[in-house]
Amino acid sequence: MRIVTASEMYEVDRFTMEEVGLEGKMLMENAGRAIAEGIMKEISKQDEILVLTGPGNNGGDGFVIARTLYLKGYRVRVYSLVPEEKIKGDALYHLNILQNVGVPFHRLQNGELAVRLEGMDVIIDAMLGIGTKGALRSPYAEIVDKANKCEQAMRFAVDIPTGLSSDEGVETEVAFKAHKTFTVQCPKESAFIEANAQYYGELEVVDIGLFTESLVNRPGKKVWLKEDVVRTFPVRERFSHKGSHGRGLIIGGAPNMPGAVMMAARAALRAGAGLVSIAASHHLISTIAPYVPEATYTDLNLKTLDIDSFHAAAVGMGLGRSEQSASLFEDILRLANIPIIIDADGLYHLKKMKNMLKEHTAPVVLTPHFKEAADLLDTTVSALKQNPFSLTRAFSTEYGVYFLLKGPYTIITTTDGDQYVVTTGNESLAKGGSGDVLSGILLGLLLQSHHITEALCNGRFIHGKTAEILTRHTHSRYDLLASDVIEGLPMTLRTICK
Ligand SMILES: NC(=O)C1=CN([C@@H]2O[C@H](COP(=O)(O)OP(=O)(O)OC[C@H]3O[C@@H](n4cnc5c(N)ncnc54)[C@H](OP(=O)(O)O)[C@@H]3O)[C@@H](O)[C@H]2O)[C@H](O)CC1
Ligand SMILES: [K+]
Repeated sequence: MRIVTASEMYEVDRFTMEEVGLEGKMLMENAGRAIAEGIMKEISKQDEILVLTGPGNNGGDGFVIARTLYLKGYRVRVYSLVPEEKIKGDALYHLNILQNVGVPFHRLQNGELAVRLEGMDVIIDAMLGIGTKGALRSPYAEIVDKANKCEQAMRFAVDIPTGLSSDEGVETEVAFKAHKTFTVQCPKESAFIEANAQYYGELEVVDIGLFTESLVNRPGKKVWLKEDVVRTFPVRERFSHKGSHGRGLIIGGAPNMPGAVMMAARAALRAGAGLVSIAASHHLISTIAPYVPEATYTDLNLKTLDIDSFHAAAVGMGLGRSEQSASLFEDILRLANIPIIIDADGLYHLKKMKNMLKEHTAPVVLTPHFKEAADLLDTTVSALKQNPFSLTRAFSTEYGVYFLLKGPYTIITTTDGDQYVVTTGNESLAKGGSGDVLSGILLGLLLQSHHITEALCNGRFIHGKTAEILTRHTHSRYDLLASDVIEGLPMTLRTICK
């Protein structure tokens, strides 16, 4: 499912109308109908419903929603925040129909709305959509603020909550706080920015028949969905053997951090890796081995370890931050000609030697959380949270790496600048060890997949999905351990990737 900026959405709109020939009025009818259908599932006929409308096509969608609800017997009225003379084109066409049908229609008068808002059970925000520029002007800011204070009301937003930008990088002062947003055709970039989650509420995408083909040749942003996992998950052939599913190497395991490599190895095997080897400090091997008896072990000594005899490696989990581990990491990066995942302490060391990435020819996957990523990109966490798409894309294309920016909305960027968002999971994953398990799963899938992007998206998807399944059935969002996710992988794999 494509994610768009406002300008991309306008391009899709133009293409559908001018080149395909679907009229704007009809698209507005489709949008309003689809959103009204969605809203009707959440409300009752006793509810007092208010639709707030603005000057543009977002308001036009609101007119169609109001008419649809009215004709189905709902108690609905429309408040326009602008005089009728300001309403033009397709929105005016639908305003006329609204008035011909007899839906109660009011133009905002000073003070009136304050009274009206108070008794409302449902408030529908069709004030501003993707045409919003800058901070809200009066009276939008005041009305939005009042609507947000109506604690008893269910609040729905049309396309985007009024006050938000469609694109990343824009700070929000005041915006409509929706319980649920029905977005037209494609989710907008801003829906995946952490600070906006409180405004969007739940997000539902409604199909209105737009043609997204006009965007095909641009670097894309997409949401990676269950259907993508089902379509691309590696198939295990009947006559395959352990070597067919890849030999993976996990390098790490400083003496005080045995858990990280253990979990990563176990997760890689649970995700389907054929063979996993752990290269760790020899003091550690006897401690770890009983916990992952399926793995093989080797002393972490680059004179004897042949990295390229493996199909892929993960490095950094529990590697340590000493001078000695920095030089070890540098040697690994110089020597490895296989795909390599760099996490945790590996990312810490990489900061000082990131130019090596430009010379490195084999694929490199970086898996930082926001703090690690901000350090690597020489920016702040807050700047990265505002602009995660553009900043990570710039880094990926400049350094030629795959970048998996870990978070509730994980953004995976390819070396070509294509981006995928994976939204599975919940707050139970915010715990030590989660990253190690994810790295292990990613390694397991990298070993089995033809495409790195698919391995990363699928790996991150099943990691989050497993947490969702476990916290629905056997665990709470407090107690779930990173290692529970490893042991929960079978449930996900049995249901999603049969
Ligand atoms: N293909 C589609 O995506 C379809 C989308 N639909 C819906 O249409 C909107 C986009 O409609 P558009 O008319 O382009 O834009 P808006 O409805 O967002 O309104 C823009 C006007 O709002 C005023 N404005 C802009 N910024 C501010 C601000 N900060 N404060 C106050 N007012 C603002 C401005 O008007 P002025 O006259 O005041 O200058 C803008 O002109 C999309 O989101 C969908 O909901 C179609 O219905 C179907 C196809
Ligand atoms: K809106």
